Amino acid sequence: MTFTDQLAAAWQDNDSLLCVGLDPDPAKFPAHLKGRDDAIFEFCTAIVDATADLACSFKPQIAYFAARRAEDQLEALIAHIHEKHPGIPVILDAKRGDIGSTAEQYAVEAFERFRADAVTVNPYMGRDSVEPYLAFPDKGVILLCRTSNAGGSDLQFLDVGGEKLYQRVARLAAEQWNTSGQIGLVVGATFPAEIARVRQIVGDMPLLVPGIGAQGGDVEATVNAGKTAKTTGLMINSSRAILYAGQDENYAAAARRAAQETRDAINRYR
Ligand SMILES: O=C(O)c1cc(=O)[nH]c(=O)n1[C@@H]1O[C@H](COP(=O)(O)O)[C@@H](O)[C@H]1O
Repeated sequence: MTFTDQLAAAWQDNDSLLCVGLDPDPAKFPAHLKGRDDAIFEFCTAIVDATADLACSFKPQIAYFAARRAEDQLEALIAHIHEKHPGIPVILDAKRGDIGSTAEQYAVEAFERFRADAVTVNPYMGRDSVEPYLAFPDKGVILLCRTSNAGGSDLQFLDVGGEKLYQRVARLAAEQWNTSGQIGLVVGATFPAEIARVRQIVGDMPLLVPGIGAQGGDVEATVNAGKTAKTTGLMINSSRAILYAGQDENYAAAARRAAQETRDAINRYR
């Protein structure tokens, strides 16, 4: 099954546009996990198992694993998701971007080593830097377009001949690069007007929308700006607000409550 088909099924089956972000920071773990060699895996699998029926996707952020020499735990975590929750696609958030020959290695890393269903990619180096990911026909490739951080405007808002750079990225992706229907775009929830503009440009293309929860993005404005005619089309990511909703050994139950509230809040505006 392709990433796009899997995502469409998860939207439907779980009645959810919520992407649960997996950004494990051991400094924020409950006391009983501290010091354990497998703490990152244990923390994340408990969150995954507690929220899988409420999510349309999981998004592990690779830096949180690599910084702790825990890539083996990332591999094990993604294997666990595939085995226990096979309907939920995994987006590896790696934001890679390099010349084609190096991008080939990043694509192998994301799709063969980590077995992700999709990967985030920085499109700054252009079409040939994105093509090696597209060579995996059943995988998703999610390009940064209008990021959620304030500094994203430094470059993404530059005028490039009558339109802004993020609009050009959306147009290139939709009109020239997406010949196989594998591409999605990242548009931050902190910029709903830009979500609406991107939606106009790209039709029904899936949008990964981080920035609700800890970054303060508005759920109602995000859904109204980004939903498609089928009231799907969005993977609205929340990481810290779900992962660290509880601080003690009941953290997974607290994460479930936070995920449920977020899923339901999103659904109110669909
Ligand atoms: O590609 C991303 O996922 C991403 C793009 C972006 O523009 N902004 C953004 O916050 N992210 C990621 O989304 C997650 C947001 O986490 P929270 O702010 O804790 O919900 C982090 O993993 C970020 O790296």
